Amino acid sequence: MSVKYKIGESVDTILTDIEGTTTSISFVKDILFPYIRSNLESYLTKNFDDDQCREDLRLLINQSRSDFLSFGHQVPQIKENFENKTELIESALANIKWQMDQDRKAKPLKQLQGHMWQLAYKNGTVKGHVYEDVVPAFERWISKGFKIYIYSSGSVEAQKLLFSYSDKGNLLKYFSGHFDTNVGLKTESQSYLNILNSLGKSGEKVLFLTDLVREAEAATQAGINVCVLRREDNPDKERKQFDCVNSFDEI
Ligand SMILES: CSCCC(=O)C(=O)COP(=O)(O)O
Ligand SMILES: [Mg+2]
Repeated sequence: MSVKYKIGESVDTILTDIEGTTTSISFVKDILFPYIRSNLESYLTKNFDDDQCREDLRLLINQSRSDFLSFGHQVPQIKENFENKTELIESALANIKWQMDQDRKAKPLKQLQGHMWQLAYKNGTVKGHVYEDVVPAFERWISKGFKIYIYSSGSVEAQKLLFSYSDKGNLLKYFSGHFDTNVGLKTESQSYLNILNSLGKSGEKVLFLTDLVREAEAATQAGINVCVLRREDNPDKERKQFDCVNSFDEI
């Protein structure tokens, strides 16, 4: 195994993205997201009266209102009348599909997706994809005393499901913690400052692994070390000034 990226001596913490980094983009695009589209209507219809589903719908309604103010009439509005189940669900379907078409990373969408995937993982319909080089790297980094954290746009609940029910077994034991868009979007440097604050660390202690240059730029602005993954199906070919590797084997 050739090690190409040498982790700086001050680093004691690895912060890793999921989609395009530990996990193939195609797993998310071709398995996880289609599962939501195929099962959305039946899920909302079946769980409409449950507290969790109601809460998810309320968050989506609020989001659709604020999206309307930002993006105007292109945003399908959700009809907020819980007495009219059919109309509410139909309008929610249109809104959720619109958000997914844009690959929105908004919290209400991510929360609903997390709740739906829970069923799919638990009944064995879906197993989280994790690249072959990931677990050996986790073992290597832990044996050197590093702590490993996840930062993904997928909700913390969805992250835990993916790694608990992964094709490499239950990997949750490797993580010291999880961050999602509750700390902010991954393309904003403030989100990384919020993570540093929550870890009680300065940026030079942390190495962020991601596939996306816009995330790498935001983390760099927060003073965090960055290494960009060049997995085979990653679309972000313009990697600019960043250190790059093809897999975790090189770190
Ligand atoms: C927790 S995996 C679900 C994937 C997902 O919803 C997503 O938005 C992936 O984004 P990432 O930040 O991991 O690239
Ligand atoms: Mg990613």
